[in-house]
Amino acid sequence: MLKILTAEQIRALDAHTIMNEPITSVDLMERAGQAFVSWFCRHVDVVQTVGIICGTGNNGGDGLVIARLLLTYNYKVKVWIVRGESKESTDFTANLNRIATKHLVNEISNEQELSSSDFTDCHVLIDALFGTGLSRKVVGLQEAVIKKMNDTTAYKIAVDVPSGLQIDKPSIGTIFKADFTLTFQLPKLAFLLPENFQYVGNWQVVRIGLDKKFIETSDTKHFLLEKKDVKAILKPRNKFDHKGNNGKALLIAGSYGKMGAAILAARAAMRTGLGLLTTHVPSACLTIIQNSAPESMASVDGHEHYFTTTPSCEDIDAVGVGPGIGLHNETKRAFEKLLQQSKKPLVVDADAITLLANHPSLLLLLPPQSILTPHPGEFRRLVGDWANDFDRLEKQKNFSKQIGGIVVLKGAHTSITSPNGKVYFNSSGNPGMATAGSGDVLTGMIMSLLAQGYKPLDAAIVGVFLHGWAGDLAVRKMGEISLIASDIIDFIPPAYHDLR
Ligand SMILES: NC(=O)C1=CN([C@@H]2O[C@H](COP(=O)(O)OP(=O)(O)OC[C@H]3O[C@@H](n4cnc5c(N)ncnc54)[C@H](O)[C@@H]3O)[C@@H](O)[C@H]2O)[C@@H](O)CC1
Ligand SMILES: Nc1ncnc2c1ncn2[C@@H]1O[C@H](COP(=O)(O)OP(=O)(O)O)[C@@H](O)[C@H]1O
Ligand SMILES: [K+]
Repeated sequence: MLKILTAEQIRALDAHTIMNEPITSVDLMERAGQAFVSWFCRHVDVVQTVGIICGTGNNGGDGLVIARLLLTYNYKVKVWIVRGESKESTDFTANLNRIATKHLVNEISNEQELSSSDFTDCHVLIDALFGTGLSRKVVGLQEAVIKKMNDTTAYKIAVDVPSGLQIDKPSIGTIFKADFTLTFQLPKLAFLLPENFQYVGNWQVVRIGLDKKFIETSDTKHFLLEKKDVKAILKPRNKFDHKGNNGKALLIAGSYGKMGAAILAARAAMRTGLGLLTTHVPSACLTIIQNSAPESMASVDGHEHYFTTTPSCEDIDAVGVGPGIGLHNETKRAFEKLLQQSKKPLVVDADAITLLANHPSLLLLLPPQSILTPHPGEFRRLVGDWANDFDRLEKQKNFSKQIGGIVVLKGAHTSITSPNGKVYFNSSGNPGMATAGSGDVLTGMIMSLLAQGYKPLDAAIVGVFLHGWAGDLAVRKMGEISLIASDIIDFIPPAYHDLR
């Protein structure tokens, strides 16, 4: 699990590393520059002209290291130093002195020098204006520089952080629009929020050897999931296992015309390792579920077309409810009865979430540790609108606390919140999964894991990561455009295999 620290904690981490590790700050900057260049050389052709725009702080110092190293690799490099009111940092000055080819370094200290600076012949622009030291909105000359960079057609790469972006709070003003950000040591909270994609682009972490112990002891509520975290949670099968002890789940899903949701969730649940599944369906839909998910038993509703009669949950380890059930009054009443009789945590998705939003008194009936899996539209119905994505995250944490349960807010970096305020962001998955039914697959998977005895938070973590991982394997074969929800199910087996 990678910790996500604030800008202040990162400053303390840098300072602590320099104090306690056998490395000077200028050598640490060299390491950061080397890490960047090693990535860069693997991705950018040497025939490209590279423009590097540097501030005069340590981010600018990184830019100067990068310039010096890229020259040794025969890239055509141009450097611009943007002078503001702040003084040069010591390590910036040291690296400026190390550049032998001074004629490649241009200064921008006023509007005139800016207008005569031509970025347009650069194929790639590297932004090293500001990093984590940004302390206020960017204005004046620096703002004009960022706008000019943004206006070029060059491929844009940010060093550590796109200039102008606050990493731990909402940003205001002009921000560099990177196609790619290579960030040092740890992911940054702002990178995980959809509103910042336009600035951060795709991103990757490169390690530069900042103090591990300091990171371990740093206090944070935000984490990015890694494969090894999920691997550590996975339960093995035992030789004498039988279907009865691999979990019994009840899935309440589907209605007339929306049986796909039930089929996808049921098939995903079985592929995720469930022992026994009962799918509760409207009577007219019995044949459909029996034909399409033969591993599942069926429980038949009193109504032909939608969910109206609550099946018994006795002897059931986990219940998943919601995909495709619709919003009829009788469905609401049957859902209410389900909540009243449930003692174990439920997995609540889709229409069942909308029922909770439409009838907030139902929230009080949710068994503790239940898992809600809204997409942003469903989440908005539950909590109202948000001012920005940081606000959305606060609302998610508060809502988890309010219901005493787990909220899985779905998206490119699905966030999982628990009542104690901790947030786990997912790192698997891809845009090919933005397709009808992929959420139903996730519901089946999480329900399956919950029934198999995973603790609710673990079931959410494993389910979300495995779902994304299966999607990542599927996309290699199917491609982003053609991937469909059933493909995610087909790739659960190799995803499990990879994780083990
Ligand atoms: N030892 C370290 O501290 C390391 C730092 N590294 C780099 O250093 C960066 C952080 O460096 P710094 O702390 O020097 O910060 P920055 O380089 O981000 O910039 C800070 C400077 O800009 C000024 N400033 C802040 N906001 C401004 C604004 N809106 N308008 C105008 N001026 C503004 C500050 O007063 C300060 O002088 C990291 O992002 C990373 O790139 C790396 O070299 C790794 C090692
Ligand atoms: N751009 C994306 N990158 C990664 N995962 C995505 C992306 N878009 C959607 N997903 C995943 O696909 C699923 C979509 O769920 P949902 O919106 O409920 O779809 P549906 O209701 O059609 O089943 C979620 O698990 C989400 O995290
Ligand atoms: K930068």
